[in-house]
Amino acid sequence: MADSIKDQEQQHLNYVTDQIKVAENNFSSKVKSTKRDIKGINDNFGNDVRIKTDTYSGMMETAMSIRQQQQMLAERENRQEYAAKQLVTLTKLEKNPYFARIDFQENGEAKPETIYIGMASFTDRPDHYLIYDWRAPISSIYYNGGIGDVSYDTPDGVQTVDVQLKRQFQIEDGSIKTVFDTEEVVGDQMLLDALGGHSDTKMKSIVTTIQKEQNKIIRDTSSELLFVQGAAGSGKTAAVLQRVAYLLYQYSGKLHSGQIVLFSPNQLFNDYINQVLPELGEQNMVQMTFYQYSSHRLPSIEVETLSQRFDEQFTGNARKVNEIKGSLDYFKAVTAYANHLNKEDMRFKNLVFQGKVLIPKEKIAEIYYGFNENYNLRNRLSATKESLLKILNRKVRVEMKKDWVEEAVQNLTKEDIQRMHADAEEEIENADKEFNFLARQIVIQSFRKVQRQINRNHFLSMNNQFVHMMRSLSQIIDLPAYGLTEDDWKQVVENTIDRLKNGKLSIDDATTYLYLYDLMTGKRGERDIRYLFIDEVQDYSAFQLAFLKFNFPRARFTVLGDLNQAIFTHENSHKLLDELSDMFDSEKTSVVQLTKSYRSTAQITDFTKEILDDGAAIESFNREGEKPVISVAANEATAIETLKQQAAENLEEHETTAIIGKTLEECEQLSKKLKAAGVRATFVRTENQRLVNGIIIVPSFLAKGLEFDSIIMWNASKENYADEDDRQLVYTICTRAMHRLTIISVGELSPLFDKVDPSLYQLQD
Ligand SMILES: Nc1ncnc2c1ncn2[C@@H]1O[C@H](COP(=O)(O)OP(=O)(O)OP(=O)(O)O)[C@@H](O)[C@H]1O
Repeated sequence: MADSIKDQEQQHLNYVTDQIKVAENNFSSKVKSTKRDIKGINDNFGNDVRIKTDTYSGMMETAMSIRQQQQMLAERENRQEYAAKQLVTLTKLEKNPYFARIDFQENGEAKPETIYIGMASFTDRPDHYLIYDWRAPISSIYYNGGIGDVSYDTPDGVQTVDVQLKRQFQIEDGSIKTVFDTEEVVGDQMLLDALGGHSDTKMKSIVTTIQKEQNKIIRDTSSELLFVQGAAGSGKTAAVLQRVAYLLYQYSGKLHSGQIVLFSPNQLFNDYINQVLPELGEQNMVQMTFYQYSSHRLPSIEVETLSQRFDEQFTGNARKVNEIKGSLDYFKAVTAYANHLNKEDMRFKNLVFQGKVLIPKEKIAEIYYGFNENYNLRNRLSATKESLLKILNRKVRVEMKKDWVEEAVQNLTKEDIQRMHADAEEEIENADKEFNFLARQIVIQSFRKVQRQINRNHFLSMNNQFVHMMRSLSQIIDLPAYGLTEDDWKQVVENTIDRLKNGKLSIDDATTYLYLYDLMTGKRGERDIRYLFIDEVQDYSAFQLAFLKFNFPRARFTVLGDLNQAIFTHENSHKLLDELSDMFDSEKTSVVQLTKSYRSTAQITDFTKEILDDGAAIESFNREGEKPVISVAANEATAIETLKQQAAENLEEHETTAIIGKTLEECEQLSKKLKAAGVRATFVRTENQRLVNGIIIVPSFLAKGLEFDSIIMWNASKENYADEDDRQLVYTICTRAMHRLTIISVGELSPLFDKVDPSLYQLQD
């Protein structure tokens, strides 16, 4: 790039930076002056508000003047908050105002226009943009094409412009480091620079290098269901985080981050991505795992954890049962079962008071089914609750006459009595009335627990209902279609009962349990949530997705998945796309495919794609590195020695190395052995830990969605990964590597690598 261009651009940059500084000074004085105002209003509160309470009009006047002061205060506080926020944005912009310039000509316009694109918009006077936010409609030109005709969406429809110049900048602390013009969509050089760096314990934003296909995902506002199918490392997560920032910008004032929920694979991953939105100047959305969502709603039941779920081996019938429980058929069967409860079979519990039955379950059933057939489950339940509360009220009078109440009245202290009067504001008239009053208060207080039980639906016998449902489902579901008999199903029910008796449920059963409960109680779902994102959707069953759809009825869904990385649901995941499309209007469903893998070097991607049966469509990004190494050791001691050497080498060259073992137990053992061998490594045993630099040991199911400079796959032996079922797991492990991949096997290597062309890796004995 000619120096003169760099100089010219530096001059322009200086001009913009100066304007930013002017704006910063402005906002900074605004923050100071509003702060002073607020202090002034607070200090003078006593003087400005005249307290008059002797007359009605005096009181009104006082109230009015207090209100005026409060309004003034609120208005100043808003102003201060706005100015402070602007100041934060400007401080960020000052260091790095923009990353691209586009010169383009609109149809029919005589002269080309020049715009600069950065992390936020900046105007030096109304409507005079020195910088456009990367999310503004016009900025799409940058992401959608190179030189020549480029189309982009505007609120008035698709526009096409003629792009004449596309220039990219790398700016550090207000000075231009590099400038280059490109004819491509986003110059490969820029992408190479972005991807060549070291991994970090926190994911970064990709705003300057968003790819065209990713831009489609980010800016989609029309789909009810946006399904992103992408290879490992193709930027699904990255794109979706920029999408959240885009939506918050696009619907600013109408949508806030609390109305967006992201379901992620584990807590470690949540921690990994939680800086991206703040870096983009936005607040994080609500993040949780499906396990957290279901277990927090079932506090008295122990829901199977990620690790337990992973360790469970499903073979034979267990696999078929799993398939049924995760299916849409099962979801529909539970819905049908719940519907029939409107007529019969609802299970109730006695309402008990002081160890004795207060309202028997038969009576509750009579009330519940006493309402006419036009009632649905929701209003049937709420009418029943109303009746039960009335009955409880009537029982107060009867209970008051009991001996225990008389005794309790006599034992009341003076303070108790005073408190009761204070609460009820009742005058003492005579002794009889006083006794009745106190007795009534005592009974009402003791009935509070029952009242709470009624309000919280504790008279529903949830566990019994769940078991009854499971038994009945054999009538609704076509068991032979899943290769199961009635007797098999009976066994399934017995196993579930055993678990439930110990206060435990598998994640599938817990989901069913919650769904049944929601139907029985007529839950309407979280209607405030507008966008729901599900990452690693291949690990969800169709049942779970239908359940989420039911629970978030007004949310638009963006689901991200790689069917090749299904580590929990295995072959069922391929049916998922069909089942998903069953749940949404096909007119409002979009599917975007991302095939290029950005995370790994070309050598790693070319290797990992061959592990898959159908990985041919995956494209590597042109970033060079070493070939992966497979090391087959004769025994464990030699393998540990190799691991030790490799870890030391990695540590010297890269920031992070993750040693990935298959199970938690295996990692635990390895961690001890490495410690004994003098290797310093952090064992990440639970998802609640933090990622750290250096060497970590992590079980495969926790490595989902993460990436590291180097990966050492520990013990890729035939014994450890014997099964075809493990193919996707092996792929997931190996694709976590950005720059270097080492595979170590104790004894014979897993046959899952047989398909890989030997020229794509280096073999060490
Ligand atoms: N357009 C881009 N510009 C720069 N970096 C990118 C781009 N797209 C993806 N990346 C980087 O590639 C890496 C992989 O991205 P990401 O984790 O989003 O992929 P993914 O599809 O979710 O992967 P996986 O399914 O394996 O978890 C990240 O480091 C991300 O920052």
